[in-house]
Amino acid sequence: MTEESQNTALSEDARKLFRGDCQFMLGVTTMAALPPPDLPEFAFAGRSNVGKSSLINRLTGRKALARTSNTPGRTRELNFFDLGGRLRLVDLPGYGYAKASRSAVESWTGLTRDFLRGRPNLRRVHILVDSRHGLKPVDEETMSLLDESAVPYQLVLTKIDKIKPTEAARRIKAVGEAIGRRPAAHPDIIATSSETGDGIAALREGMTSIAAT
Ligand SMILES: Nc1nc2c(ncn2[C@@H]2O[C@H](COP(=O)(O)OP(=O)(O)OP(=O)(O)O)[C@@H](O)[C@H]2O)c(=O)[nH]1
Repeated sequence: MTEESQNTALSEDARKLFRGDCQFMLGVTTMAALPPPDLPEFAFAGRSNVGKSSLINRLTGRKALARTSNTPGRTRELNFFDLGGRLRLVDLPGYGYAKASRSAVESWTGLTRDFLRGRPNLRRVHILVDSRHGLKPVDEETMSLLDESAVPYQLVLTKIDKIKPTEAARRIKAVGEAIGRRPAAHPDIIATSSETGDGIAALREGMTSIAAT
């Protein structure tokens, strides 16, 4: 499905929100510098190079809102983006470089962990997983951290255009089974492509309806 046809299916509210004003607010390196917890926030987490910046750019319809690069692990701050004064997207540092020996959660800064565990207005964390690679132990560690802290999260497969539909179906099933008994996981997995726009409408719709409650 093209993004154009997906947009047609978007609710009026989601269309207004994601087609409206969107701007980079600030990059944060300490808890003291966080913006006041006065708007619903939706965070984006995942291994370096998973396609996080590309997804945020596609979601907001901006080409270079979040930096995209081929250099793994460039982003080290928590970056906040304001959507129409109604919600915020939070781009978290990528975790678990391919070559890192330490675990994902350890390699994350204390700031990221403190943010995930203690942010009262954090409504959902999107855990991005590369469709070609599937869940890695580092993703499982992140899920455990969120399960323990009772922070709702949803699995988002990225780069779905890079694999065949049969492979995609197998991947979605496998990830679905892996999250089966995890208490804070949303049961639906969203398969996305920042190239084709697949799954972008579903993501926008999910955030819009949560933000409205
Ligand atoms: N084919 C395809 N390529 C993608 C997609 N999303 C991202 N990429 C490519 O994957 C690479 C990494 O994408 P980024 O968006 O920079 O990844 P990131 O997770 O922000 O990376 P870090 O900043 O290192 O954590 C880039 O070369 C993108 O062009 C996608 O949906 N489809």
